[in-house]
Amino acid sequence: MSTIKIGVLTASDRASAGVYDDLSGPAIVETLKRYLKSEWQPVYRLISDDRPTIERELIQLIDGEGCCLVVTTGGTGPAPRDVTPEATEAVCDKLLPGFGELMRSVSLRYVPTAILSRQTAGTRGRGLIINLPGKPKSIRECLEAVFPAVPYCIDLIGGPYLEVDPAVIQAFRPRS
Ligand SMILES: Nc1ncnc2c1ncn2[C@@H]1O[C@H](COP(=O)(O)OP(=O)(O)OP(=O)(O)O)[C@@H](O)[C@H]1O
Ligand SMILES: Nc1nc2c(c(=O)[nH]1)N[C@H]1C(S)=C(S)[C@@H](COP(=O)(O)O)O[C@H]1N2
Repeated sequence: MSTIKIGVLTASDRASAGVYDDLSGPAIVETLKRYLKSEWQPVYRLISDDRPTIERELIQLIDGEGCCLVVTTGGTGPAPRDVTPEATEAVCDKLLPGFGELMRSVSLRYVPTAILSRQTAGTRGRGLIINLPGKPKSIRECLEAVFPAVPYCIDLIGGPYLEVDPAVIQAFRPRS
């Protein structure tokens, strides 16, 4: 069986220029390592907040690398250079607005500025794309909320069976 691949894409002008280290991409990898019992391999990309580049990388991660899941971080806010949701929507066949709704709602427990994130999710073929905000601490806050629905979503789109560690996070599969 082929290895399960998960894309981790950081969109940040400053992190990609080396002004600061990207802490959010590695935080996604670490969080997923804790959640998943299935063998998997991260495919990491660090790019600037440039819409054509984000779209190209999302397409490459799913169509080229065969990632069943791509988690992005950064570029979800209202600033002029924040375009990750637009790039996500442009490459997806179907949008899943419930992901953004839930993450914003849960994030409000942590910061009143949670409503500034336009983060969304959607599917492209057999891949699921989920946007997270740029702040390193938001990674865990957001993934914890939506991850229980992720394995079943990937089942439904014909991706690999993701097994989670039930001591860390519960996956909900209504039909199993
Ligand atoms: N990938 C990241 N790694 C580490 N820290 C980050 C990252 N993204 C954001 N931050 C931190 O959160 C703060 C606010 O995030 P902001 O949304 O302005 O970042 P950004 O959009 O990635 O930055 P840029 O404007 O350079 O693209 C940043 O000043 C930085 O301290
Ligand atoms: N869980 C969580 N969500 C959060 C935050 C956070 O710290 N934790 N920061 C908010 C802030 S301050 C902004 S501006 C938006 C967008 O961030 P981004 O442009 O880095 O994606 O996410 C929001 N969502």
